[in-house]
Amino acid sequence: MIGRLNHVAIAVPDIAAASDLYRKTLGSDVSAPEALEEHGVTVVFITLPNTKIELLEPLGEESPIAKFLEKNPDGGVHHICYEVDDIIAARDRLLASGARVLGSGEPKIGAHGKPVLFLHPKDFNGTLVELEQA
Ligand SMILES: CC[C@H](C(=O)O)C(=O)SCCNC(=O)CCNC(=O)[C@H](O)C(C)(C)COP(=O)(O)OP(=O)(O)OC[C@H]1O[C@@H](n2cnc3c(N)ncnc32)[C@H](O)[C@@H]1OP(=O)(O)O
Ligand SMILES: [Co+2]
Repeated sequence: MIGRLNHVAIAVPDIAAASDLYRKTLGSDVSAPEALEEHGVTVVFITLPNTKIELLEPLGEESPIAKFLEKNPDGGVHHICYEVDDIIAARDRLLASGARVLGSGEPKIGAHGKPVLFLHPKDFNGTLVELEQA
């Protein structure tokens, strides 16, 4: 069911400083920040030869990553995103297996303009999993 690794996301307290680190210290191309109000985050993407790194900064009072950053003030790996061919079929198979799909269970449009879903970290070895429609 899961396919390519679409991205690895890192939550950061200061996305400008983290972007500079990746741009200057690690010599990578970093996209311009994009505020995703619906998701409560500001994101930038670092495109690598085989996947992407997503840097996330909390946006607004209700950001879903605020608590994560309280626990990890320097930041940390927040989630991994796998691609799936059919996100509805994947969701239904996961629900049937007893896995928890976060939110309403209906996919939202993510940072790449594709439908995404999130699976509870406690069901996947302490790792927040995002699925993105390929
Ligand atoms: C979609 C746009 C963009 C894209 O790629 O296109 C993005 O990826 S946006 C990313 C930001 N959005 C989300 O993360 C949405 C899904 N996340 C959530 O709904 C919450 O973050 C949730 C429910 C995973 C955790 O929320 P919160 O921290 O407020 O809840 P708890 O403190 O109750 O956590 C429960 C339990 O899970 C552990 N936890 C929390 N976050 C993570 C994490 N990122 N990785 C691993 N484990 C995590 C937390 O420590 C709690 O464990 P416990 O042992 O009970 O303390
Ligand atoms: Co993501």
